[in-house]
Amino acid sequence: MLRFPFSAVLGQDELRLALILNAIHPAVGGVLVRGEKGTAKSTMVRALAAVLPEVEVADDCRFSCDPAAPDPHCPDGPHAADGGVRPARLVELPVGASEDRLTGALDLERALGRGEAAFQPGLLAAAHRGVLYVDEVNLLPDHLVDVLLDAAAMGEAHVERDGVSVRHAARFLLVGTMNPEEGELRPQLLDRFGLTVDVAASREPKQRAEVVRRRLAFEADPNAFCAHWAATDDEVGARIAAARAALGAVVLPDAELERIARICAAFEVDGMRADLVTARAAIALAAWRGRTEVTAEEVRDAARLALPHRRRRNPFDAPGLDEQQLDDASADPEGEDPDGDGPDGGDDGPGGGDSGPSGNGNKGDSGNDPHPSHSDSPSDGDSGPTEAGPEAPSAPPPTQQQGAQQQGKGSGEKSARSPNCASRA
Ligand SMILES: Nc1ncnc2c1ncn2[C@@H]1O[C@H](COP(=O)(O)OP(=O)(O)OP(=O)(O)O)[C@@H](O)[C@H]1O
Repeated sequence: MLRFPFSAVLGQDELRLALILNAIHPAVGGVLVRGEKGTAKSTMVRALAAVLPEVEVADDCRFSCDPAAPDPHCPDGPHAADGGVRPARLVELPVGASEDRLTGALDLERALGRGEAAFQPGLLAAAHRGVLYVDEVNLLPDHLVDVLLDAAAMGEAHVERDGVSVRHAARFLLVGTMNPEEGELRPQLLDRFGLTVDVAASREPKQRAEVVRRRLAFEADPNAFCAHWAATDDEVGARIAAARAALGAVVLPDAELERIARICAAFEVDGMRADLVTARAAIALAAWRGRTEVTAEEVRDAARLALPHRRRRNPFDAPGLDEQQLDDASADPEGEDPDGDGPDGGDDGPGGGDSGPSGNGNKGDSGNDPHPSHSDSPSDGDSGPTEAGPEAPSAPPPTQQQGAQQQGKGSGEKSARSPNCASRA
């Protein structure tokens, strides 16, 4: 089945960026996408898995262990040190799924046939190192949402029942979509999604027409359409892989950490999750932009995604964050050194100064940036991805008519990688 390419979704830049940040740094904690119907929520999520870098997996491991770092608790282990490569998976959790389906359960066939207490992996295992997508997450029974969010937070699943005791790695990019008109998520569950994005269809006629043009072109000749966007999608995938590799070297200076704290305090968030998520998202964003150090720009952009569902709000408040309040909260405090050296100037005391790596481990080397900055150029409104993806291909995507014309040479043809043209993993 051919999939609409990730980069061909027009606009929706916040959603694209939120997905990419999680793909780079799964500890950001997933994305909750809220919005009206028919706004490419599921199109974008389904397309995402195809741009993710492929994963190396141990042979015969039903739990997708990485042969380089196998899960020590893997029920299928121990594994040989080598294995094969496969695309990252997209696993969809249907609203009507049972808990057994989600977590896995006793393998009845083997239990009855051979008297063995074997474990049949569930969707959490299938999603390990891929994407777990829950459409209409607000309609999922609360106990399933709890299990899901626990596994997402811990990066592993724990099943104790029917005489089976199993623990296995379950690190996945969790994406939930919902239409708030059909019911809200409990606030405590809302808080456990790392980022939220509100999506809406453009009211701009030219943009709407372009959405239709692209969709019709895709339907007329999926092969040609996917081939046209393949290089752009490949570029996104390569940039995600580079950002993942660079992540450990990104420094979060104290001045920026304190900016995060000021912003979260100003928006009166509950607890500390907002600060943590903003910090992780800002680090991932710096890596995405090819920076080795988080700047105020990343903090602001990360806060815009991490705070909307955590701020104190009145029922009639508009979605998103108040930009003026964000400006005020993220401004450098008067009389303070914006570099964050602070009045103590302490670079070496515990918790003081900005010389120590904050939050992300290693100290970066800003003089030796292996990933030069990528353009953050704003969208021209109709060319698709902006900073959350490379520019759209220079030639326009095939229209329905062009697609039909290309059918002869394009049918059956696969792009170099043409991720979305591949069958579903
Ligand atoms: N910005 C866009 N760019 C490209 N296609 C779009 C865009 N917005 C909507 N579409 C098209 O609209 C159709 C509906 O999109 P999709 O099914 O992803 O919506 P959704 O938000 O998941 O809706 P629902 O909430 O009803 O499931 C798809 O054919 C999709 O290609």
